[in-house]
Amino acid sequence: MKHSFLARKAPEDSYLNKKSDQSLPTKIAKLEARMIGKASSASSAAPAQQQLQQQHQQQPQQSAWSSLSAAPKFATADLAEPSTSSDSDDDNGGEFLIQANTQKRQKLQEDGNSTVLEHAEAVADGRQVVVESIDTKATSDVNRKKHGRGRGHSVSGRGRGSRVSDQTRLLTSTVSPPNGQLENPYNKDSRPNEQLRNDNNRSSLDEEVASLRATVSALEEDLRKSRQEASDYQNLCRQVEKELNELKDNEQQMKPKRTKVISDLLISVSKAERQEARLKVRQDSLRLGNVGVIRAGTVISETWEDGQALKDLNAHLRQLLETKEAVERQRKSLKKRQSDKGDGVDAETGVQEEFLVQDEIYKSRLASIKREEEVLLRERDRYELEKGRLIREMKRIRDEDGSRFNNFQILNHRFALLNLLGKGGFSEVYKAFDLVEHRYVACKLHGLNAQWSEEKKQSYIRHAIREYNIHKTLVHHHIVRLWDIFEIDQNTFCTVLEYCSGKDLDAVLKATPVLPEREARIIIFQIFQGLIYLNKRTQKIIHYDLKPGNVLFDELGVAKVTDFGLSKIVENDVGSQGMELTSQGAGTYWYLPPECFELSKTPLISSKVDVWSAGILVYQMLFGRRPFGHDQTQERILREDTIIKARKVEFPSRPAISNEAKDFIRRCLTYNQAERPDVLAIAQDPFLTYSKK
Ligand SMILES: Nc1ncnc2c1ncn2[C@@H]1O[C@H](COP(=O)(O)OP(=O)(O)OP(=O)(O)O)[C@@H](O)[C@H]1O
Repeated sequence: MKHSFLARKAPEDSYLNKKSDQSLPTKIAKLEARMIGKASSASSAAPAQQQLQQQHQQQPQQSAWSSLSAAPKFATADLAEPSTSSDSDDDNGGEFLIQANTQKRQKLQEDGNSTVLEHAEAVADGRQVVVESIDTKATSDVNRKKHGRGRGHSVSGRGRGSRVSDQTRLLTSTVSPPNGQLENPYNKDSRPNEQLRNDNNRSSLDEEVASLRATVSALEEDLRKSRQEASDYQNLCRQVEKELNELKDNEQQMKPKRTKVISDLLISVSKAERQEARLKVRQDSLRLGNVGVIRAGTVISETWEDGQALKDLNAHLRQLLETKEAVERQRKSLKKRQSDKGDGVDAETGVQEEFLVQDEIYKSRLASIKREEEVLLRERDRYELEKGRLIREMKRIRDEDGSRFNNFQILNHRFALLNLLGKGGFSEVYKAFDLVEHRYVACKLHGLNAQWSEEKKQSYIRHAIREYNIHKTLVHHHIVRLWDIFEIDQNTFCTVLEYCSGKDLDAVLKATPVLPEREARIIIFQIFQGLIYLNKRTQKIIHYDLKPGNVLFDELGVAKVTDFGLSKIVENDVGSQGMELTSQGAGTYWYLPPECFELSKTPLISSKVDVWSAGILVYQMLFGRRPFGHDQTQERILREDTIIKARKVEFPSRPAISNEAKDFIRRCLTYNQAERPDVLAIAQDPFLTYSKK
C-alpha cells in the first residue's frame, strides 16, 4: 500500500519540478539583466552582485537538483511569489528580492539541518520512532507556517502514512546530506550529480523509513490495545467461569434439597389422591354396590351386592313391569268382554264406543310404561358401566394396598413411585416421577414368582430384555416410549415407560362401548401411523398383540401403541409368506387372525397379523362387540375353532356405518392371509386417508 501510494506521489513531484525548471532560469536571467543595468549607480549593490554571480554560476546545478529532489514543492512556492513582482517593471524591487530570497533560503537550510539531525538521531535509535515522528511533524508544521501556504490541509483524502511521508519529504527536500556540504552554497559546484542523486534517493528512503516507523508505532499501539483487550476479556472469562462454578456448586448443594421438596410435594398430592379415591369408592359403593362375602361351610367366596341406586332402579323397573302386566290383563279382559257380546254390540253404538275408548286408554298407558322403561333401562346401563368402573377401581385399590411398592419408594435414585395405575398378569404399573428429567413416567414392575424354577425366571427375564431391546429403539409419536430398564432385586425389575395420563382404549370402550365412526376412524388412523413406522424400519416389527388394552391415550387424546411383549422382529432373509410363528398360543384370541391357529404346520406370519387385529378393533369400536367369539372365553374360542371358522364378517344393521368403513373392515378381515393387504398396502385405504374433499 505504502509503496503504491509513494509511487502515486511521483507525478506531483515532477509537476512541481517542471514548474521550478521553467521559472527559475527566467527569473535569474531577469535579475541578472537588472543587476547589470544598475551596477554603476549602486555601489552598495556590490555584495549583492557578487552573490548574484555566484547564484548565476550555480544556476544550472540548482536547477538540476531541484528537478530531482522534492524541494521544488517548496522552492516553487518560494520563487513563485516573487515571480509575480519580478514580472513587474519595478527595478528597485529586484534587489530587495534577491536579498530576501537569500535570507530565506539560509533560514530554511538551518531549519532543515536541525530536522536532519533529529532524523539522523532517530535513525540511529529505532526505539525513538514515536518521538521522531512527533518532532518531525512539529518541524514540518513550522516549515509550513514559514511558507504560509496552508499545505497542512493535504491530510484530506490521504492516509496517515502518506501524511508522514509528505512531511518527511518536505523536510528532506530542504535538508543537506550528512556531510553538510549543501549548507554552503559555494560547495555546490564541486558536487557531482551522482552524489546528489544518491543523496536524493537516500532522503526519499529516509522518508519511507520514517513513514514505516510511524506505521509500526501505530500498529504497536494497536497491538498493545488489543493485548489489553484480550487480557481484559480473559479476566472477564475467568470471573464468569468462577461465577459459573459457584452456581454449579450451589446447584449441586441445592439438588438434594430440591429433590426432597419435589418428592415431598408429590407424595402429599398422591396421598390426597389416594384418600379421595377411597372416599369416592365408598360413596359409589353405597349407590352402586359392594363386594360381599359369602360363607358356605368352610368356603368363603365373594359376591356382588347392588347398591341403593341400583336397588331403587330395579324396584322401579319391577313396579313398571307389574303395572304393564296389570294393564295388559285389563286390556285382555276388555277384548274378551267385547267378543262375548258378539254381534249384539254392533247394534248398540254407545257400548261399542265405550270399548274402543277403554282400549285406547290401555294402549296409551302401555306406551307410556314402555317409554319409562326405556329411560330406566338406559339409566341402568349407565349404572352398570359405573359399576364396572367401580369394581376395577376397587380392584386397583386393593392391589395398591397389597403391593410392596405402595409406600412411595424412590427407585434407582431417580423414579419416585406414586400411585398404582393397574396390575397386569405379572406386573404392576405405577405412576412415577422422574426426578432427573422432571416428568411423569409409568414404572412397570415385573415381579418374578418366587415359586418359579430358576429356569422359568431366567426365561421370563430373557423375554423382558428382548421386549426392552425391541421397544427401546422405537421412537414415534404413536408408540409409547420406553425410557429405561433396571433391576430392583433378584426377583423384580422395572421398565420405565412414557406416561399416558388418559385411559386405555379398553377402559374407553367399557365406559362407552360404541364410538361414533369419526372417533373410531381417527383412533385407527393413529394406530396405523405407529404400524407404518414399524414396517418402514430396516428391522420390521410385528406387534402381534394389538388390542384395546394396548392402546393408550395421553392427556391430549393422542393414541399410542404399547406392550411389545409378544412382538416379532422380521428378519431380513424372511420369505414372502412371512416368518415362522414360534410362540403359538400366546396373545388374545379375539384379535388374532386364522393363520395363528394353524395346527397342521408351523404358521408363517407377517404384518398382516396386525392388519387383522386392527380390523377387529375398528369393528369393536363401531358396534360395541367383537365380530368373532365376542361372548366366548379364550378357552372356548380355541376349543370351538371360532377364528378358524371366521370366514366372513357380518355387520349388524345398527348402528349404521359408512360403506368406506365396511370395505376397510372387510379388507382387514380377509380370511386368506395371502389375499389380505399388509400394513403398508392397507395404509392407502380411503378410510385411512385424510384429505380435503
Ligand atoms: N405407559 C403407561 N401409562 C399409563 N398407564 C399405563 C401405562 N402402561 C400401562 N398402563 C396401565 O397400567 C395398567 C396395567 O398395565 P399392564 O400393561 O401391566 O396391564 P395389562 O396389559 O392389562 O396386562 P398384561 O401386560 O399382563 O397383558 C393398565 O391399566 C394400563 O392402562
